[in-house]
Amino acid sequence: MTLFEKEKIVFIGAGSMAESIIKGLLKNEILPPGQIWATNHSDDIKLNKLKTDYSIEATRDYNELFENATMIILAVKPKDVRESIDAIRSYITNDQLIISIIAGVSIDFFAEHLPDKMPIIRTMPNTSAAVGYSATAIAKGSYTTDEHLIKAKELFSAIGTVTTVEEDELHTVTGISGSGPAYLYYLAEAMEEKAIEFGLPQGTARHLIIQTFLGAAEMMNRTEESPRKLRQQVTSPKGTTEAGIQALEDHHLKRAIHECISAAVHRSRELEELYKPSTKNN
Ligand SMILES: NC(=O)C1=CN([C@@H]2O[C@H](COP(=O)(O)OP(=O)(O)OC[C@H]3O[C@@H](n4cnc5c(N)ncnc54)[C@H](OP(=O)(O)O)[C@@H]3O)[C@@H](O)[C@H]2O)C=CC1
Ligand SMILES: O=C(O)[C@@H]1CCC=N1
Repeated sequence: MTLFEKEKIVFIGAGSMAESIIKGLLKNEILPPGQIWATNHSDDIKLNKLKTDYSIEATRDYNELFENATMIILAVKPKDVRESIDAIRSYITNDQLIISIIAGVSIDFFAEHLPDKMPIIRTMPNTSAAVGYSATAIAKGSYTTDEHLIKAKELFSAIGTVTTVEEDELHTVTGISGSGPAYLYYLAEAMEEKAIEFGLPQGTARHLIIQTFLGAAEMMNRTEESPRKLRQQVTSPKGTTEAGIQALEDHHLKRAIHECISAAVHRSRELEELYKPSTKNN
């Protein structure tokens, strides 16, 4: 018997993250498509496409959706969290497990709006879930048992790595690995633009950049060396890398990156403030 044999998983929100997770669960045969259900707000085309593409169940009939549901994955945008929680509240019981992937919104917020003693787990995956490379962090709430945690870890292992953190650390996690893919795409975008300006065909530039990112990530993965040390190994005295890094220093790139991460972490904390328990007027 597998860990998920008796589970019925319901996704509230059927957007890009829900789809990435569903894809991972099916690819790794964590559970069969018939045990995965999804709903969204109004996009019929998207809901039907999910149903057709993955053979999962999809409906906006909440009686059907929540019948015998055991795990509920909250995957709406923060701005839609109140409306979605209001809509599902009467279908939720505390023998189910709630897993949120929503940035910023605290376990206390969900606890206030859901039945007493509700087991709640908060997570922060990233879009690399779509290819099985998410760096997911998870934090548990007051009524989460070891069994809940094991199930959540198994579930998110289907889409990449899983790291357990304290809930407050999820703000930093969001600024690093939740938003992180976008920073790297931004870097890739800038590198590709310049390569093309210097005359490389777009396909060649793209391949070289991808392989460079993969190689650098694999080096960090396989060696114990710090990123600084690895950088120094590339940098020959009076060579090309030194010239390039000097330009980055002249333009204060490290400061910009620090500010980028601070801004993302700060925004996550702002979201927590916006969706604080017992604040009804925001
Ligand atoms: N994208 C990312 O990189 C990451 C996102 N996250 C978090 O994941 C969450 C989802 O993000 P993402 O998948 O990108 O968002 P999307 O906009 O792609 O999807 C949001 C989904 O929520 C649905 N929805 C909105 N309101 C309701 C409602 N009241 N009831 C049911 N469903 C509703 C939407 O339906 P409809 O289309 O019909 O409006 C849509 O299917 C966010 O909270 C985000 O913070 C976490 C990690 C990474
Ligand atoms: O930008 C966002 O708010 C979400 C959370 C982390 C990545 N995307």
